[in-house]
Amino acid sequence: MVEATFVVIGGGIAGVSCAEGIAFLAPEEPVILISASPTVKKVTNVRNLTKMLSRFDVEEQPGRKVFESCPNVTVVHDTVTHLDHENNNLTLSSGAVVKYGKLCVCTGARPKLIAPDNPHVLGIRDTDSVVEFQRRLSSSRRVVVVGNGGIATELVHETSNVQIVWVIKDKHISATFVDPGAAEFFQEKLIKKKDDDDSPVVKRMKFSVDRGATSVSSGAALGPDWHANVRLSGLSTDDVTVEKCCEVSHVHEGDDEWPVYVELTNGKRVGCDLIVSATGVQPNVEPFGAAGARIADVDGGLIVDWAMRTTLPNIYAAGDVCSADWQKAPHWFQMRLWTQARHMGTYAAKAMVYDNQSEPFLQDFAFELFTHVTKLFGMKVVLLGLFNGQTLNDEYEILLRMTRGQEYVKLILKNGRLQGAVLIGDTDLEEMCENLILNQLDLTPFGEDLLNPDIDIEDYFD
Ligand SMILES: Cc1cc2nc3c(=O)[nH]c(=O)nc-3n(C[C@H](O)[C@H](O)[C@H](O)COP(=O)(O)OP(=O)(O)OC[C@H]3O[C@@H](n4cnc5c(N)ncnc54)[C@H](O)[C@@H]3O)c2cc1C
Ligand SMILES: NC(=O)C1=CN([C@@H]2O[C@H](COP(=O)(O)OP(=O)(O)OC[C@H]3O[C@@H](n4cnc5c(N)ncnc54)[C@H](O)[C@@H]3O)[C@@H](O)[C@H]2O)C=CC1
Repeated sequence: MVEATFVVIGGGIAGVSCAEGIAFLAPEEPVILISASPTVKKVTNVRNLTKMLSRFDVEEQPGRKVFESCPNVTVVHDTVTHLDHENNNLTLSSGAVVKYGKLCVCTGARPKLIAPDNPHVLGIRDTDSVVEFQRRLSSSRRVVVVGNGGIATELVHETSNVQIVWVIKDKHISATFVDPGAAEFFQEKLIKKKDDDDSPVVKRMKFSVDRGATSVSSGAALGPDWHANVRLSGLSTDDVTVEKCCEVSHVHEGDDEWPVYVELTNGKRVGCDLIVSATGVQPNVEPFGAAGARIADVDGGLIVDWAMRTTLPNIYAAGDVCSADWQKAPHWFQMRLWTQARHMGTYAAKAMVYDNQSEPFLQDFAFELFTHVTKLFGMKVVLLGLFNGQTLNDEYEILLRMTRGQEYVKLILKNGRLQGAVLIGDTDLEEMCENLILNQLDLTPFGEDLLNPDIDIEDYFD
């Protein structure tokens, strides 16, 4: 049996950030990081765009290399199969037993597939799944993409030379991140220009609305720009058909023409070579749920309180595996994103080191405001606060400014105070919006001038 004061499970962003945090705060204490994946994720090149909004790169490296400057951290490549929380023991698939003082579970999540046992259905999570997708795509004429979140949006934009049938439950594309107005703005962007390709490829979009209808992998989730160095190309010509307001009702066996067919709830039957199920994630909670940790009904994550504590003693959780169950700040909510995985991992380290000590600690400022910066259809997208009016029950006003093909700015106001913002393009408004959401200044006197491009509104707030 091996033993450590602190044990962290998971070599993704949450687990590595947690182990790094503990190594910094308690350099004398032994730390063991157990990861089912042979490499672990290292956050590098952090760029702060505002106080709370940051961008970073993620590199996959051997565990020993990532922790070479943290001599108290040992990395074990193995899978945790059993938790005995009464005796503070973990059993690994090799049969080894690890005893912990405090444990942080950062086991991430896996794709929640529509037909998990069907060999024609693929999910995207880690490097291996991308390689598999690339291999299958190269011999595909038509792919059905199911889902309307981050992965589906990226795939539709990044793949070429293939017919795509994009099946979405909603009335507009990319609904996880944007409203119908921004989705319309993006539709033009499907005339895509890849950074590495000077010749624009025109994507033809056909829309079809049904008005009546309202492989488990062990690697860590991919990092930013995961598709930048991967050629995702099929055997046909570009063509995207969006099937709105519908779902896949059945997956049928193929015939001489197509290897597999999907039947949609709008009554259509579509033959294809491959189905990508980009339909969200399912937290990897198995050994911990079986040991009695409470699981959230809403998303299947391990319930954690404000200090990232699960319901089992001395066991914390962070990142995609956990479900935040505390009285949240008005402008923050959980989304399974790498910035949140990083903040949660780092903060869990603080909680593990300082919990039960006489000195009280406060919750991290990162949980005051939801922030996310990403790229959709090749454009910078910044999402702040209640960017989609979340929790406001439709009681809000919208201020909108749009320049076709260049920028889309949407501000969400309630009682004259800024609650959230969607900033697409190089708007340079992120700092101002972040401050206005945090300080809740009454903006009524500015009216629509808030977005008047001829007025430098930031002068008012200096
Ligand atoms: C294709 C794709 C694109 C994405 N794009 C973005 C984006 O643009 N912006 C953004 O913010 N987020 C994005 N995300 C989400 C982001 O990657 C995740 O939220 C984040 O990486 C989660 O980190 P994590 O450490 O919690 O989990 P993971 O990265 O899943 O790591 C979990 C780790 O736990 C290990 N593990 C699991 N079970 C066990 C076990 N029983 N024993 C031992 N080890 C175990 C795994 O091997 C892995 O090392 C994307 C995700 C995907 C899949
Ligand atoms: N740019 C970014 O920020 C990106 C973030 N991610 C993150 O990676 C994770 C996985 O991404 P996604 O799979 O895109 O998850 P997601 O949670 O973002 O989106 C899931 C989508 O699938 C749809 N869906 C769910 N069940 C369905 C069903 N049975 N039939 C049809 N549609 C269904 C939902 O309506 C939703 O549109 C998420 O945590 C996501 O936030 C992924 C890619 C890019």
